[in-house]
Amino acid sequence: MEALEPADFERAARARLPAETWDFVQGGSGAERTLAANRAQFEQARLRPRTMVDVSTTDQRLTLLGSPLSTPIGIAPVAYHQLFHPEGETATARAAGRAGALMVAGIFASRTLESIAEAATGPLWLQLYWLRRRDALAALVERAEAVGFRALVLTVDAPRIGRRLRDARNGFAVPAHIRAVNLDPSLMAASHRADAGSSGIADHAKEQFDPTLTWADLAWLRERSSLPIVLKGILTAEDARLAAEHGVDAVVVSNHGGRQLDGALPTLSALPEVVAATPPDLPVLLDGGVRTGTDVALAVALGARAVLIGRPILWGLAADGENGVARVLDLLKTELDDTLALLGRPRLADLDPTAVVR
Ligand SMILES: Cc1cc2nc3c(=O)[nH]c(=O)nc-3n(C[C@H](O)[C@H](O)[C@H](O)COP(=O)(O)O)c2cc1C
Ligand SMILES: O=C(O)C(=O)c1ccccc1
Repeated sequence: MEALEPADFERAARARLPAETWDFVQGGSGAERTLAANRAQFEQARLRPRTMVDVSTTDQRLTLLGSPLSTPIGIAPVAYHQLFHPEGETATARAAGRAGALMVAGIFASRTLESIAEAATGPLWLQLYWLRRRDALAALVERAEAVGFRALVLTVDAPRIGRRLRDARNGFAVPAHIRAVNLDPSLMAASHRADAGSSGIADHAKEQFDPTLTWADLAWLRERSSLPIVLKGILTAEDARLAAEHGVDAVVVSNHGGRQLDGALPTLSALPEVVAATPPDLPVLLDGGVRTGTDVALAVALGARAVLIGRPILWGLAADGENGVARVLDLLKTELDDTLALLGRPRLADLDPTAVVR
């Protein structure tokens, strides 16, 4: 049967992936309250359609940090794409290029930055965690810039990994043949074994993530790269203001897909305060629970310049590699296009808070 919505890929992916990999993808932290809340906010929101507007052409193009994009729908950074398909990130990057969509590659990518850049035909950003091994981070940043990555995305909601009970119960560890090839193997050993009551991911993060990160450290990153810096994991007006004061180039409103602080507010609820606290020229992106074109329109109407998609991309990748990811992006773009037309707001710039029921 032909896939008509991203959820069709969810079923296909579940059937193909080992149960513990499925739990790793779908799961959140704690009681998974934030994971559920991200979706609940989108499901409860309602749009206010305007009529008799010429919608013969709709347009979802934009420019983000200087890069032209065909759609505000981008790919969120996710570790180890080879867990989902043998080609891993290069398949995802080719699909992003076909869709004219942004791809944010993860610091724990299972393919080299060089091979991802070679596969890509559109803009690439690189996500970073603040590693204790600052020398490894510095080397990575230099390489990323050299091969054409266009921004650095520092994830700031993970000083440690949230308590992910599914992974702990499963003793989830990344299979030995799938590696974070952009980092020194000596940094990565812990991801590949799980101690009792823990997961390889959590153990590894405990060893490698530097929880002393503060705002003053942004200067270190600025010194080492001329690339724009994006902070991922902002949920409050206070942090949005600090981000602007520290000269950050964009922020991503994110709770890490409900995988970090359980009980944190859902991203659609956080978006208005973050937008209100940032200057108009500072792009605000959002991720977490975006599953349909309607969700994209809601986020853009409430002030997001673009959205990032996490799990549905992995469903597409697991189901059918590059073609699966391309199809997921294509479905979401088509849904957004329909939404813009039926909402009587044919361009992204026409979406403002009056499109949403308060
Ligand atoms: C399996 C998986 C791995 C992830 N790995 C990373 C990562 O390495 N770095 C990061 O910043 N975010 C990571 N995330 C979070 C995503 O970037 C994103 O914030 C989240 O998935 C968005 O929510 P959604 O899945 O509901 O779309 C991961 C998410 C998942 C599901
Ligand atoms: O960020 C995550 O959600 C995640 O699952 C992860 C994966 C590998 C290393 C660190 C975090």
